[in-house]
Amino acid sequence: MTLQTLSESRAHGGIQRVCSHVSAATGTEMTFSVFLPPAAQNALSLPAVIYLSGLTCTHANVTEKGEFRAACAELGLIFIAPDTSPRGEAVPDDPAAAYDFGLGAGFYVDATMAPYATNYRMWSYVADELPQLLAASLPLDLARMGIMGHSMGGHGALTLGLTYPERFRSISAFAPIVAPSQVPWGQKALSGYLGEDRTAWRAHDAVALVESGARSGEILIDQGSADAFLAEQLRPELFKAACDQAGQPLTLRMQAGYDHSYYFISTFMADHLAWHARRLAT
Ligand SMILES: N[C@@H](CCC(=O)N[C@@H](CSC=O)C(=O)NCC(=O)O)C(=O)O
Repeated sequence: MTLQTLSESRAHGGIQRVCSHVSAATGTEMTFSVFLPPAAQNALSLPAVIYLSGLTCTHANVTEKGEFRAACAELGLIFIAPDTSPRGEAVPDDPAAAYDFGLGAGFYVDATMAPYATNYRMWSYVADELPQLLAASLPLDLARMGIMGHSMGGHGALTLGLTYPERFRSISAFAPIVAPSQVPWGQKALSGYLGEDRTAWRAHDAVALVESGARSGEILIDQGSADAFLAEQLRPELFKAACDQAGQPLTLRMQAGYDHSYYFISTFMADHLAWHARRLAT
């Protein structure tokens, strides 16, 4: 697998790169960004956080608006931002070209339904292929990885982190979709990618996972109270209830007046990175 560097810029004493490669998981060319803190110049192995973006995003949204670099430089954290779906002429999209399914909306699952099953394999891409690819060429410690995300990406961070607690030792999310089986964005995505049998959805629903016994260390969630998607699509109270019932440690912080945007995310980004760094220190 050859990694191509599309751009490289010095930032906060480290290096911000955008790279592409042909993915075995998706069968397409995938683009991602990676920030290497100054410590990467000498260290043999550093902790890393994978950030999963939301609907309509590419790697670029958080790379340009997430304001993570100063904190990552100080904490010695590698920051990895993959795309949100496979892309390309041959990749099937939503038949109506809606923003909440298909291109830019892979929902971090391995699709089983035609015509999506061939390329929409973002679960395998994030859990397996991308970390392995990066560890082969960067000082990335695969035993010290965390996962975080926003909205659809928060859903991905929770489901991947709860499924692979040994692979993702810390989990946090901004305004995540916590119960895709119970909200319109999730119901559309899971039925389109996985079919109508709802038992298959449970592995990709954070509330259902916790109800079924999945566990991780303490999870951090920040949620803006002025988020336009809060009541219909996000519903953090469902995750809080499931975690309380199951004894899964959760810190859910309602942030007064914040919306769903990168103004909200960037405000609390450094906090989340410090949370991960503490848990990935050794
Ligand atoms: N109708 C909107 C919806 C898109 C949107 O708000 N996307 C969010 C993520 S939503 C959940 O996954 C986002 O991060 N947008 C990118 C950004 O830079 O803000 C639309 O089509 O704009």
